[in-house]
Amino acid sequence: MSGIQLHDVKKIYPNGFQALHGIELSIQEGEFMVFVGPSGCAKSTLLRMIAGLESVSEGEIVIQNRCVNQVLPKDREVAMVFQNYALYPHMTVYKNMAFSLQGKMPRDEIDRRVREAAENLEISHLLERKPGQLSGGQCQRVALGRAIVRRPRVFLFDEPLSNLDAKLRVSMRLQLINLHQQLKAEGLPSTMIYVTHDQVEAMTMGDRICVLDRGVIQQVDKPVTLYHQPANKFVAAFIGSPAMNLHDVTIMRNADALTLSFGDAGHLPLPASVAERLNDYNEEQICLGIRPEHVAITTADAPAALPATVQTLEHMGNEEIVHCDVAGRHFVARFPSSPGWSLQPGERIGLHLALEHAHLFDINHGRVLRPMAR
Ligand SMILES: Nc1ncnc2c1ncn2[C@@H]1O[C@H](COP(=O)(O)OP(=O)(O)OP(=O)(O)O)[C@@H](O)[C@H]1O
Repeated sequence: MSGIQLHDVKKIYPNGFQALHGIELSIQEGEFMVFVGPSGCAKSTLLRMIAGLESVSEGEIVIQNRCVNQVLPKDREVAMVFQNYALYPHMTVYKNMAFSLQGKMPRDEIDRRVREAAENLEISHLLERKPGQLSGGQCQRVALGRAIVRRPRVFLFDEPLSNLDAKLRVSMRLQLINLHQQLKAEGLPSTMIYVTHDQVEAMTMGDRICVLDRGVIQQVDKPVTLYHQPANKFVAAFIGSPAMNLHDVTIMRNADALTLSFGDAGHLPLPASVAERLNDYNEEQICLGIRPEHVAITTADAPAALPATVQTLEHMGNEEIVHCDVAGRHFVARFPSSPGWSLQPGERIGLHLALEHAHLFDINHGRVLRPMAR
């Protein structure tokens, strides 16, 4: 099996802090894998271990069928692009890009690779400049070019776009996606691992995404699966913007019907499709998750709705995001804008939850509730 495999990888720093706990992960050759998670979850530590810049405390890292635990970074056939571009300030862009190839191949081959990469990255006109004469985005592209010319089997990116403004980030994001596809089309598939804390970057770039929290993998899946089938409360809360509404509720059984109690905020009947999953539950607390697009605004006295007060409105142009208070609980609704539509802070409304789209989580460990075995 080629690609990259991590077997029970642990990292314990010299001060005794355990940053990674038994990471098990297989990344296919040519795959674009994103590591995402909040600050401190150890995504950079994991990437640096794959690059060989951090030692492996326990476990095994395999790249292209070879255990690399003891292999020096320069011998791993990986190219790493950092957040700070680390260009040589006294060298021209051309020399920066050519540097790692010198002595390894004929000069005309180096020249061909540098010029081809520069053209792809639209920096051909900058080749004679020095890094001090470039913008942040241009430096970033030079750093990328320097990695591309090496034609590595593995690219490792550590938040490479975080210093760029919003517009440049989007354009660079597309360039990276294109580069990945182009290399694949040319029969030179490169495995890419990309670290970010930005879930939009993660969702738009990754073939698959590995969500980490406190040094533990929470879920590894395609973006669409992470969004629609989060494995636990952490992933549900982390993926999606605005975040999923998550509330502890109590299941109530009245005769044969199940309702959800939101305490002082009221009760809602459960549709049969959801109630089925809760057949074994009686007067128990669970955590209910519902995405803002599955919360609709209705009148304050509408049946089967939670009475709410509008707090804050975010007008996004194409859609409205409404923050509401429901007896001390915070709910967010999101829906397409339409002309003439208006709500005011302080207005009393009702919230209709499309519970057929609800996610149900165990109150204790946060894992998604499956139908229980009978
Ligand atoms: N040399 C070190 N010694 C001890 N602890 C460290 C060391 N380097 C990192 N850590 C700790 O390991 C954890 C993971 O750090 P890491 O930089 O990998 O996180 P991250 O997810 O990449 O965070 P960020 O998004 O903020 O860069 C953090 O709690 C950090 O404080």
